[in-house]
Amino acid sequence: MRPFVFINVAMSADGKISTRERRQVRISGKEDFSRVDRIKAESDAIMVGIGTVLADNPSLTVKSPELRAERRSAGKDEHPVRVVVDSLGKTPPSADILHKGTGKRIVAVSRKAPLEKVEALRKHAAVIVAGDATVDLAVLLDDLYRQGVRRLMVEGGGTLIWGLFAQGLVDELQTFVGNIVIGGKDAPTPADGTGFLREEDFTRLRIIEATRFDDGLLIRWGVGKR
Ligand SMILES: NC(=O)C1=CN([C@@H]2O[C@H](COP(=O)(O)OP(=O)(O)OC[C@H]3O[C@@H](n4cnc5c(N)ncnc54)[C@H](O)[C@@H]3O)[C@@H](O)[C@H]2O)C=CC1
Ligand SMILES: Nc1nc(O)c(N)c(N[C@@H]2O[C@H](COP(=O)(O)O)[C@@H](O)[C@H]2O)n1
Repeated sequence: MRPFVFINVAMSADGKISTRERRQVRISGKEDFSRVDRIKAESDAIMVGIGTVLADNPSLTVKSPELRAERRSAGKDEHPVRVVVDSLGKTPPSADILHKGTGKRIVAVSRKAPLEKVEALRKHAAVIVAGDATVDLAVLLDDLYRQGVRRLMVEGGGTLIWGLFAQGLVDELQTFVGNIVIGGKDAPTPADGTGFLREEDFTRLRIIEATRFDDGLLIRWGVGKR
């Protein structure tokens, strides 16, 4: 069993999620950031790849005091469990994700991660070892489910999102398309990695909802026909 997995990503009108230097950019507007905070508060866990931790140093905390209070009154931690997918244990022990806000953190590493890095991370987070050279995402999701995670939000980046699509581990994709053009053939996109080659392998989506706000468009896509 695995959690319901949904991806939330903000991209430019030309389909980029950052610059070619992988510098964090503001694509969402105020309204979209509030929506992101709400869907984060509604999730049991929120997951990013190590590329995002190194590029953005996110905390992935719930920002609204009201939403945190709602979580507390429902008997939950103020923030969802923060999960980093990090094959080689490269998460800096000083990273905001390990320190900002109360609650549980999990770093998922592969068996290739150096022991001393894993031990250093264990001081701040629970460590899950899954996979030989890269993190086995199916095993990780199974483990998260066993730990009570039923609704998992994935914030990126493009490599992790690709890994999840490639293995058929995504239920929903929420894309905010902002009114900017970033450009650059090497700028990251919502699904990077190697990409599918054969049309029969492409992930098929259906539109659940399309809403205009913040001078952009939010599209919620369901995976598969259903
Ligand atoms: N606009 C937006 O909504 C967002 C933009 N970003 C941007 O994305 C960029 C970072 O993305 P990436 O460099 O692609 O890094 P990423 O955050 O996708 O992390 C990729 C890393 O995850 C690890 N990993 C371990 N096992 C894996 C597996 N089975 N499949 C896939 N990855 C696995 C690998 O070490 C891999 O290098 C930054 O520029 C950041 O600003 C990130 C999140 C959201
Ligand atoms: N939804 C969205 N819109 C944008 O314009 C963005 N740049 C991002 N980036 C993501 O938000 C994370 C920051 O989280 P914290 O504020 O530190 O909690 C960042 O790492 C990206 O995942 N998202």
